[in-house]
Amino acid sequence: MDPNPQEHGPIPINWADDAEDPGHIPILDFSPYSLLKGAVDEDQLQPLATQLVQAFSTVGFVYLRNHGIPAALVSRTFELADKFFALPEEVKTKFSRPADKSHGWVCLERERVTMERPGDLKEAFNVRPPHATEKLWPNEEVPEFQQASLQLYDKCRQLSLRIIELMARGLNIQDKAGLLSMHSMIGTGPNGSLMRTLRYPPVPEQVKEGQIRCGEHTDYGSITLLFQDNVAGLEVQNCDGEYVPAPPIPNTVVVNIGDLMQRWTSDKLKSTSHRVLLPETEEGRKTARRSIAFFAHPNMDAVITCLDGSNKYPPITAGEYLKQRLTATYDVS
Ligand SMILES: O=C(O)CCC(=O)C(=O)O
Ligand SMILES: [Fe+2]
Repeated sequence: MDPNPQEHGPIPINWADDAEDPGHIPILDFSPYSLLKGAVDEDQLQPLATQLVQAFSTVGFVYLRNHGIPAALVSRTFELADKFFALPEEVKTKFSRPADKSHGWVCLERERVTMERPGDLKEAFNVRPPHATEKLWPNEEVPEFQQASLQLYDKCRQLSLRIIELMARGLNIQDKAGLLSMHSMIGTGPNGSLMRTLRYPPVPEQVKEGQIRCGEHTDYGSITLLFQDNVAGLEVQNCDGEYVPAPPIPNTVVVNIGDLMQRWTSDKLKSTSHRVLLPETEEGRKTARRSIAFFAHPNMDAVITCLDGSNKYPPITAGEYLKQRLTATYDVS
């Protein structure tokens, strides 16, 4: 984390077009709009907005540094999630996600995000504050998990709103306030935004044919924020259709566009397919991988109408869209 974001000059764009980052995913310096920044210099926002839109309309992914979410909060949440995932299966089951809610534990292989593959080799703890009852938090087993998760959820909410606002600026959308107000209920009301701590355990001896850590998919909502630990595996489809690594870069957050935002922007911004493969080396297969994903969604009743007035897609409410997507691909069983 940069303790002194104000000291940055013009924002350099790093298209990282080299062997170290063959994904061509740009790394942007978010310090002009960092959550740590009190007074915002409007003049510095426009170049950042332009760079964001440039990245989102090509590869659909960026890394942001100097975003202002404290690294200590992210690592604390990872640690507490580790403690939760290390609990015996029968204890974790008490906190299983109920069928009618999004909050709670999701066991290994329970989900598949693509029909072409068996269940993903991952488990998750979903955080969706309006769906969380006290019974669905492991407060005796892992005290502080709730508090850290909710704090991180709220930081992710704040950062997502800043990113969405900059996107609207970069796209020259007239009604920026309208777009933001359609995300006003994140974490508090009828809004599908969800944070997930994800754990990909060491790879078992026997894996099913085609089984990987997370199958090829696009995200559903507006934007996704992703914190990776130091274990590689995420791959993103580039403009040529090839999957290329999006390796962990310390103190950055990965941000990508979701399907609803692509639809909203009449395909100007790209919701790019991505996946998490199994490690190739013997050593790698013994190592667990962790990530934290925050899926920012519009309010359920927000009507998603093409922002450019093109009517390329018929209007749909975010709630209806989410329902269609979840029933199509969510559960294995
Ligand atoms: O764990 C990761 O790196 C990616 C997870 C992901 O893409 C998702 O949960 O939608
Ligand atoms: Fe994803």
